[in-house]
Amino acid sequence: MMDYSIRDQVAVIKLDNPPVNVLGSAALTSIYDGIGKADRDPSIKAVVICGKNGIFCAGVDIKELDNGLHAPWIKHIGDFIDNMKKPVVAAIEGFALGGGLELALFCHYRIALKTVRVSLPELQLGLMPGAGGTIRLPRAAGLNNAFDIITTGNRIPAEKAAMMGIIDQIVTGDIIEEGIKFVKSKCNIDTSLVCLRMKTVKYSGDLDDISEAFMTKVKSKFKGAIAPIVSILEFVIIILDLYYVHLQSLSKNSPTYTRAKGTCK
Ligand SMILES: C[C@H](O)[C@H](C)C(=O)SCCNC(=O)CCNC(=O)[C@H](O)C(C)(C)COP(=O)([O-])OP(=O)([O-])OC[C@H]1O[C@@H](n2cnc3c(N)ncnc32)[C@H](O)[C@@H]1OP(=O)([O-])[O-]
Repeated sequence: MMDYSIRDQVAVIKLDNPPVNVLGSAALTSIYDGIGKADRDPSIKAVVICGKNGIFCAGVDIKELDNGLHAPWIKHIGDFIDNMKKPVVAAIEGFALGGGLELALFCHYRIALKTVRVSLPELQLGLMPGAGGTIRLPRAAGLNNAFDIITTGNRIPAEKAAMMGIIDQIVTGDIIEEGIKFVKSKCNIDTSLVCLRMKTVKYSGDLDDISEAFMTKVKSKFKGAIAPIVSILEFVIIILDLYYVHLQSLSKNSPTYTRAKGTCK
């Protein structure tokens, strides 16, 4: 399920669940154990998460979803990495889909080969991203890009994902070597400054329009499932937070502020 090795004081955690490295409970547990082992080892300065078979990860094991995947395990990995002082980079080849992209978004950084594709296809399956994608993707790529990616499930090429802010660097050559080189260059950076959960969300356009369009798309495709109701709310909460900040920025005598104040008794 996971291959743990050490190279040049960097722990390399390689997902190994052929053919496409899906995340079942066993795989998630082994990743969680690997991350904890690297964090506790004083000789380890940083961590690379990558995949075997030329693929990063095709997401959560859909076959396990039906019998209640231990989804909280996924969130525990994200929460753990958020609090790590050692930098963690996702070194992506092939594709990172669904929970695979969410796993990469748990990491402080993401590098990818040019041929990589990333997506959050869950809504096309009648699900919602259930591992923090609706929290971290807007912080990485902005609200508008996150809206498009979540509601369409489109596969985004690496270079476009880099322009959006999802990928930090496009690399060529051996992805593990590149991952080790990249993450070693980040060892002196305070990880709390690059943790996606702490980033502000950029957006353009009218928040009312965005939230209305989001709920319309979700209602038309979401069939209900584990946890993701929370994911929908997390995305809406981001919009509400932005709306509050927007309201605060308005002059107190503007008609929009007065109207909004009037409705927020
Ligand atoms: C929490 C989180 O937010 C949420 C909840 C989630 O993460 S939900 C999950 C989101 N992820 C997806 O929707 C990705 C779906 N998969 C694909 O798009 C494609 O598979 C592929 C990755 C682009 C590879 O295509 P391929 O043509 O090279 O090979 P294949 O023949 O299709 O697949 C090869 C084998 O892998 C199996 N497989 C692929 N993806 C799988 C998955 N996610 N779960 C379980 N099995 C999967 C597939 O059934 C087949 O098995 P078998 O039939 O040989 O026994």
